[in-house]
Amino acid sequence: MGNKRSKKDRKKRKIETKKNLSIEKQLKFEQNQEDIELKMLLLGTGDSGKSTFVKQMKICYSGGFSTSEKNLYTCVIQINCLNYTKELLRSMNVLDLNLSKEKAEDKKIFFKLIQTSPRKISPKIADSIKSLWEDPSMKECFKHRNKFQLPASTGYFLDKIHQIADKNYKPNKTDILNCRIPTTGVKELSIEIQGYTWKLVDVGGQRSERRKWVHHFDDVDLLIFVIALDGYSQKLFENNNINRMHESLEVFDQITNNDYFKKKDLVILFNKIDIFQQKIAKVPIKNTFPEYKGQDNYEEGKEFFKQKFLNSIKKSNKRSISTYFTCGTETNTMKSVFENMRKTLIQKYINSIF
Ligand SMILES: Nc1nc2c(ncn2[C@@H]2O[C@H](COP(=O)(O)OP(=O)(O)OP(=O)(O)O)[C@@H](O)[C@H]2O)c(=O)[nH]1
Ligand SMILES: [Mg+2]
Repeated sequence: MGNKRSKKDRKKRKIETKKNLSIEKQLKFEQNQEDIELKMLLLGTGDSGKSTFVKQMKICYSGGFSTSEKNLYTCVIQINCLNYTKELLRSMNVLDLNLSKEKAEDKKIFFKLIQTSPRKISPKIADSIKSLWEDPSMKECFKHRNKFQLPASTGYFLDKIHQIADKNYKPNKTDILNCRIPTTGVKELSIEIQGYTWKLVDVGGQRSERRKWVHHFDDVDLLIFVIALDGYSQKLFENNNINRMHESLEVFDQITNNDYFKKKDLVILFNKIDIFQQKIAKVPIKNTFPEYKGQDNYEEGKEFFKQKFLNSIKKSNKRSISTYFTCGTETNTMKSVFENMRKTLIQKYINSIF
């Protein structure tokens, strides 16, 4: 009987101690919670989708875009549309595609008008762009955009050229997410969620920008490497002889096996799945990766690239690696990816202080 009671007491005492310990832990945690800043560094080659990820976080957690930011995007979208039209016309020459007689006249009008308005789309410029964009040869040229530096969003913007030219035009969320501004230097976004500050550090991914990366390597809590899956059939913007996916693999190898990062947690975003899905049936992976033995379908293709990247990581049991297949312009997807990363990092942080 006595033995039974002492067993019961011991059990009770054990529960009490556990309770006290967890209260202590909670207090310690709450004391530490002030000023917790966790740094996420986004790396990846140019045009992979790093800044788009940051834009999404701004939309989800930081009130979206200010009027002055929207005004900046309006200017950039207009300049981009002028450049896309010029690039399409230039590429048509390369492909030996000809405009109809009537459209050839619009081409002359377009080039004449942009002499006096090189950065802004007047209604007349919009008329000429619309007419050119309706030409079947120009559409045919757009189908071959992989051979040139024409982003997939070219069609999205040229389809709404009159809206963009309107003096009251304000870009909406989709316009901003699709608008391309190559990053130079570093851009940071700090967002506060439930007592934590998340510092997202976004750098430029083009070759000339990469030498600046090293300045941001300190105190990184999470490395996010972004890869554009559609890059397997594209050439670098900076050098038209180099395949984008080959470049991405090389940069990934250098970064993930670098002394700064070989023990850091890593998230890999295989981005632009929407474009990859459309492309895979038309452009065989074998063209640029002769070792590929799978079918040209989305599932096999994406796994091939995932393994290729994962295989280049030198093993380290200190690091956790997560992978996601993403469409950077889809807000809900990117929010849930971020939420997963956020929860994992918080858990790791809590474990590290107890
Ligand atoms: N269709 C599609 N477009 C995307 C996706 N992710 C990003 N983009 C577009 O790709 C272009 C490049 O994205 P950015 O976020 O500017 O690329 P980045 O990695 O920051 O490029 P740098 O600043 O040059 O290093 C933009 O026009 C985006 O709208 C995606 O998943 N699908
Ligand atoms: Mg960028």
